[in-house]
Amino acid sequence: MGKFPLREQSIVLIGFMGVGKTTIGKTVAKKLFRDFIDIDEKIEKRFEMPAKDIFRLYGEETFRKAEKDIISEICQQRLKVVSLGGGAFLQKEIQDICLNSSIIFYLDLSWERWKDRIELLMESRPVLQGKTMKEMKQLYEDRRPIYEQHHSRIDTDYHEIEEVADYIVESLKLAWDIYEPTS
Ligand SMILES: Nc1ncnc2c1ncn2[C@@H]1O[C@H](COP(=O)(O)OP(=O)(O)O)[C@@H](O)[C@H]1O
Ligand SMILES: O=C(O)C1=C[C@@H](OP(=O)(O)O)[C@@H](O)[C@H](O)C1
Ligand SMILES: [Mg+2]
Repeated sequence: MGKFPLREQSIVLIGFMGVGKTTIGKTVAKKLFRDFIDIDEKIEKRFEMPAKDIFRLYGEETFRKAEKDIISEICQQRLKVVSLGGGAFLQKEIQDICLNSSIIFYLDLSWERWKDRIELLMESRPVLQGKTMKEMKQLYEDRRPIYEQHHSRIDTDYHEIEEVADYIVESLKLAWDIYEPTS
């Protein structure tokens, strides 16, 4: 896959479920006047049902296969802002595709702050359903290493959506000016 110039490379947001990838991605896209793509939304459209029904009716493996196919397709495009699902980076192939084509921001959130969001997530996140708090903490810990492959990590604790989005846009502009000055 040939790389686009830095200014044209898509922005990919990764991180544990509920950290704000979808919400912040949408805001970043608006600020950069780019198209926003949420991979979960694409998968749900393809199956015409929410993720939890895809998991229930077809199983996680089918969901993961669709996730890989869609990400492979999207990562060939430039000038997008893309939010992945929190489990996408479990697949090494997805990590490689994204790292080789796009600028990856890892949105991090401490376990203490993440706990405050559980209520918002329980209903729609199939991998959390039926889990005890201890099991969710284990999942949070187990998943942390998969996000280590990134270009920039952002600690989102105590930062509002707008603030995180502004930080991403500002750091991108700095990187563009350093590595690809226009004059
Ligand atoms: N920085 C933040 N501060 C407070 N609430 C947030 C923040 N980021 C996201 N949220 C809220 O957390 C929930 C999950 O956000 P979402 O964007 O769906 O996360 P993800 O896509 O990473 O799973 C939403 O209700 C969203 O409004
Ligand atoms: O972490 C995961 O395994 C998942 C995270 C979800 O996306 P968000 O990270 O946007 O919640 C969604 O892809 C699916 O429910 C599985
Ligand atoms: Mg999301």
